[in-house]
Amino acid sequence: MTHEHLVMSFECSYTPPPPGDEAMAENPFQMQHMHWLRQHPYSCRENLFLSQETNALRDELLAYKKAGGGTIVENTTTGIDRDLPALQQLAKDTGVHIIAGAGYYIDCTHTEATKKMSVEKLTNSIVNEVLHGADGTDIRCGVIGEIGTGWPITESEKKVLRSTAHAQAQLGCPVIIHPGRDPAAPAEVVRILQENGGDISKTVMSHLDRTIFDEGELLEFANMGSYLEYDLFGTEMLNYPFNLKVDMPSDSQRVKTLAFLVKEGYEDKILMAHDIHTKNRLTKFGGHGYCHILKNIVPKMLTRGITHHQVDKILIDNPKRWLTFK
Ligand SMILES: CC(=O)NCCS(=O)(=O)O
Repeated sequence: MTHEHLVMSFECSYTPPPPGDEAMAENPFQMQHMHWLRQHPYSCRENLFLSQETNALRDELLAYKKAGGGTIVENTTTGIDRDLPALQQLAKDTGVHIIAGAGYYIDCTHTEATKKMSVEKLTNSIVNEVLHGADGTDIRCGVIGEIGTGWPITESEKKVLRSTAHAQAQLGCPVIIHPGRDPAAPAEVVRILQENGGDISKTVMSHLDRTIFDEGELLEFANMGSYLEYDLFGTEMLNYPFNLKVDMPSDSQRVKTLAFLVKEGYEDKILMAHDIHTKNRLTKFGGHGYCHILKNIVPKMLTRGITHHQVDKILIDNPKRWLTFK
């Protein structure tokens, strides 16, 4: 799984509940509220603290391993409470390989100090997180990202993107991007990375499920050469609070898009994940957990014209190639 979170907080994305539902936000984790939480995951503060669930995560990872999972790329970067010692402990306890992410999340999580840093300083900090260790530890990150960008991309985010490209040019390492919620956002990010020496063939564009809907636009973007990640499997909601114009697809629609991309020749570029970032998606709280793709989505893919060989490419070969330093 190339895009998950195990220990993070998503407080930066709190969204007040819809009118009339204010009280619901205070009393979240009861059976009768599970549907409400799926529809409004960001409207209950407690739901945003995955960082409080380390014990549950140990069980989640053991279940993931039992279902055939070997590795998770943990995309938590500076700004959403990365906790590398906790990740190291989870990896030791469960035997699941956890690859940590270097760099910075979206603008609203950049501190004043981060905003003042030069591109050179930001580059050095990212390179240091990969080569020597991050957050005052000797635990080294294995990818850069998820690098957060919004729409339009802010000046501070552009600086981080330039630094990401410079760091990637030095290290030959994998990069993963969180794009803004506009169909034009992924291509704009790729352009900035390219102009600054980034290697697009080793870059993942995340969250395409909520970003590009038109098939022609998707193929145009795919032609730019990045990995194409569908990473919100398990997320089904009517009103996507971060962009009400977006109709969040169902898992069936996601599988249909993957089958389309395979038919168009992009089987070597597709990646998949759940991007679990709220508590309600853990099995402890009635959610789908980290095994959903392996247990439920893969069998569905096989019934929709994607072969076993192509599934292996998407879940094993493509992640392996992306994660290998050049
Ligand atoms: C943690 C994170 O950034 N998740 C992405 C959620 S989104 O709704 O696809 O932007």
